[in-house]
Amino acid sequence: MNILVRYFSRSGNTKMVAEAIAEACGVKAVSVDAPEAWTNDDVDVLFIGGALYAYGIDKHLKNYIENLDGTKVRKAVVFSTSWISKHSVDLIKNGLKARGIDVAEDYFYVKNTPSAGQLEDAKNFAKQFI
Ligand SMILES: Cc1cc2nc3c(=O)[nH]c(=O)nc-3n(C[C@H](O)[C@H](O)[C@H](O)COP(=O)(O)O)c2cc1C
Repeated sequence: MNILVRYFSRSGNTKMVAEAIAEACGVKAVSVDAPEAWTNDDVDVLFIGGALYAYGIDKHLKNYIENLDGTKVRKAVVFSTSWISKHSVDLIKNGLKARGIDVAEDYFYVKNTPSAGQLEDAKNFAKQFI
């Protein structure tokens, strides 16, 4: 099973969630602005996350989603952090759907910095998709 964990995080909160999910899946969490974020391989599950900044998602994440080959991603699962609004979840989901990708209804969300318990929750959340 080819599982990818991709994220963009300005101050580390979303990165913490990404790394917990990646650990549960036995893969590496890779920031979308790193060259190795791209692959030509078919992907069974793409975990993808980012935060909300001024009611939008970061341009690096937006660019990554807009350039995904939707025919190569079987399923995407979204995670996000923010102060209060879950709009980032919708923005990420809608961007993925616009690429023709099947997006899991369920998502993982944390307000700001995840606690140790929330990171455990993130791991358990991820395991249901692998
Ligand atoms: C410039 C800026 C704008 C933000 N705008 C919003 C916002 O509109 N709504 C919200 O709920 N949180 C907002 N946040 C909070 C971040 O989404 C939150 O701190 C998030 O966990 C940051 O994730 P990161 O550490 O992965 O970058 C904003 C934070 C910053 C720094």
